[in-house]
Amino acid sequence: MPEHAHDQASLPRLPIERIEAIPARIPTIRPHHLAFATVAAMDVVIVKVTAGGVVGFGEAATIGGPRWGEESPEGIAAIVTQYLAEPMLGQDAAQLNAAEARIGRAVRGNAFAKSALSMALHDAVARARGLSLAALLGGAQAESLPIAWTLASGDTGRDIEEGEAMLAARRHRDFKVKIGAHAPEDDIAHVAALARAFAGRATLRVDVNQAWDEATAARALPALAEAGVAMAEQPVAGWNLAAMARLQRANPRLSIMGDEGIATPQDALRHAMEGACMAMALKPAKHGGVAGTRAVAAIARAAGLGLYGGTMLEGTIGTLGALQLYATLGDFAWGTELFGPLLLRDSLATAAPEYRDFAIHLPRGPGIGTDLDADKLAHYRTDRPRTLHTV
Ligand SMILES: O=C(O)C[C@H]1C=CC(=O)O1
Ligand SMILES: [Mn+2]
Repeated sequence: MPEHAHDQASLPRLPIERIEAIPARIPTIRPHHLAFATVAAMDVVIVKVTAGGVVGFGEAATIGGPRWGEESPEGIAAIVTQYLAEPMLGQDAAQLNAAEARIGRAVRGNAFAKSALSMALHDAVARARGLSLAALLGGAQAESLPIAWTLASGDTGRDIEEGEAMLAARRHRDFKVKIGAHAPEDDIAHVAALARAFAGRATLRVDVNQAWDEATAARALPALAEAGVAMAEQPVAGWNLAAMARLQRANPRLSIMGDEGIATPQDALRHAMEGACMAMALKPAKHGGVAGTRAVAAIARAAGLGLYGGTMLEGTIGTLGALQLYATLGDFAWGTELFGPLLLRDSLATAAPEYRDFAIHLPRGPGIGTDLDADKLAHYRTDRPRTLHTV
């Protein structure tokens, strides 16, 4: 037997003993206005995997329930406990490739649920081996990644104040503006006012979250480019690759980014082959976990497209899981937007991500780099009455 095979074989198995999924709701620091919904709280599902006596954590977040995507917190928790747990119990978590393949076969679709379980398995294995998740995946290529903020207060003046505060704190200098809920002229005026306010000090991008049809996008995108917007995320429906391709060809000064339309590696391949975008937003939740995210990133790179480290506005657990994975992937032409924990009023984790000098910094320590705060989870969980403490 070759020596490396012997070394691998000598590491203890990590049989999966327990899988839990706990839904929780955490209020945001302000209402977050998107084209399709305004959210004042984030609904997340925390997945806990016990393997070889070690517990790992993953998280799935939904924006307004099944509105951004098709999955709801209730559905995610049910898929994990009713359909994914049974085939995974007793399996060796350390065989991560086999585990992800088994998760993939057990249930069709349901990428958010699969991703939370994938992250929890990776976290458990990394902890058991005494490695960070990035180290388990072959090592980080960066110790920090640039971090954008989303301006979505619903008011131009408040967005400018918020952006000024972020610049003064040296937290963010890339702003993504959520548009698509109002008349395009009003959205363009809003973005132009922000562009004037931050000229030369911050970059501006927009996210339309599929709200426009092609005719609206064809009129609006040149005006946005004129105002100084460098990137426009999902201006039309995710299925409308032909429109994406025509819009991208007509607006070469703008990078059109695919988001909702790019979940599977096949989606990514089609976007690349049809010239439907110049940039792709990664989100482990869309891609069903670690393997899917790596596959989509590889296709983007092979096609020469810019990568963006996206978020579903997860709390600290999901955010650090994504950060550990993104850090292994190399260059992100558009940076990341892993700011979820900053939008939430409280955290289910014992550690907080480090945001400093316009970047999010990779934590030290095993696994994703934080533990779950059991008391906070008990307080915010939505699947049973809160425990009332008296002093
Ligand atoms: O990109 C999305 O569509 C979802 C999300 C990411 C940042 C944000 O504010 O919303
Ligand atoms: Mn988006």
